[in-house]
Amino acid sequence: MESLLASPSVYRASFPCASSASRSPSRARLAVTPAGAGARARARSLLRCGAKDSILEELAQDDMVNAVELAQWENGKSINDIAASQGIRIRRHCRPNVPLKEIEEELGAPRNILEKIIWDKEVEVAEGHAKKPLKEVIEAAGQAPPARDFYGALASAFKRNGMPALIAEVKKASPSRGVLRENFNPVEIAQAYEKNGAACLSILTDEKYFQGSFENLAKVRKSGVKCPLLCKEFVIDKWQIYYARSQGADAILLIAAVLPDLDIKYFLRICKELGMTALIEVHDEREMERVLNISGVQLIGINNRSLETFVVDTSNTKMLLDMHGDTIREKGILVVGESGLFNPDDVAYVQNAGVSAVLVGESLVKQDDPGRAIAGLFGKELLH
Ligand SMILES: O=C(O)c1ccccc1NCC(=O)[C@H](O)[C@H](O)COP(=O)(O)O
Repeated sequence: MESLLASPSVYRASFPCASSASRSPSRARLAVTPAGAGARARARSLLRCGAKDSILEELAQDDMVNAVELAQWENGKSINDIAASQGIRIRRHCRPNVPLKEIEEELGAPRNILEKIIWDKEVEVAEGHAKKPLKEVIEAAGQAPPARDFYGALASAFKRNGMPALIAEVKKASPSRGVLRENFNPVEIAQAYEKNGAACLSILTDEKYFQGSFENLAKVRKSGVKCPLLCKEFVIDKWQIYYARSQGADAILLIAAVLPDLDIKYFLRICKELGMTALIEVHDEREMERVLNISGVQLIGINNRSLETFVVDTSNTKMLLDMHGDTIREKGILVVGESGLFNPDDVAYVQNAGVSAVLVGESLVKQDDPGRAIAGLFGKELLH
């Protein structure tokens, strides 16, 4: 695990956010993400002794960094510039200690709900770092019981049932639908899902928008539930991955609409080191193409819900699989159809499109008995 400690600090120091306070390349490089206190210190000391080139050298030797990205860095491009060049519309503010009002004066209001979630997440992650420094969280992750095989559980459930494997979501509320279930007991819901054939569970941990928590994740893990657990978070920083692992997560969500390629590559590397699976979520063709060009991807989620507009359209899964199904199959990647699935026709539609698994929240969690709702969703009981 120590091996991961060296490159991240360099990496984080090298992909700054844009801000008026950090326009010049060298200063910009020091305006690192909230997570980067240690990185900042290290980068400062390196720069102070005129060692900028040694940072570059380390980056250049790192096989996950390609020449284009490195060139962008050298030209002083900020993380927002790099993200925009990859078609990412979500911006970062990168200043968790500055009041939102000031940030909005400079950047304008968040352009959509996803951007708003990410701006809040930047503050939350900085607070997390302050409460539990990265080093502690890495140690805790190292002491957690080994991660369960999320990918393997999906593959074998798909084989067993001849139907998409179910990732059942423990979801109390959402920005698009408000509160889905008043009487919400995450452990009872998780146990009911498992008993009724869910292959894996997804636990929302975002508090502000989904009324989830890391406490829910840890409680489900400790309750005796055996299904592998996905930590459903808006990951922008490695701290969150280590923290999720320390709380019992076996898999983590990485959203291509938010994360530049280099972040995805780097976070995949951390997941591998921790024995975790990464579910990489795409929504459109550009994101799918980017993710298919990244090596080591095992699981792609196609979200039928636009996280910017909330519009749900299951034909999104079909459209992307019609275009890229061959490449996906050649690479042995499993596809998860996500969001807006309510009945056996919906499941059959995405199965025919080529998914091996589905991620379902609302249509299960809203029923009086979320466990029994699984047979209703699939039109038959699922085998364990
Ligand atoms: O669910 C939302 O409203 C939402 C809004 C903004 C960002 C993410 C959002 N949902 C995350 C998900 O992807 C879903 O929880 C998951 O796919 C299950 O969807 P559903 O079965 O439609 O509850």
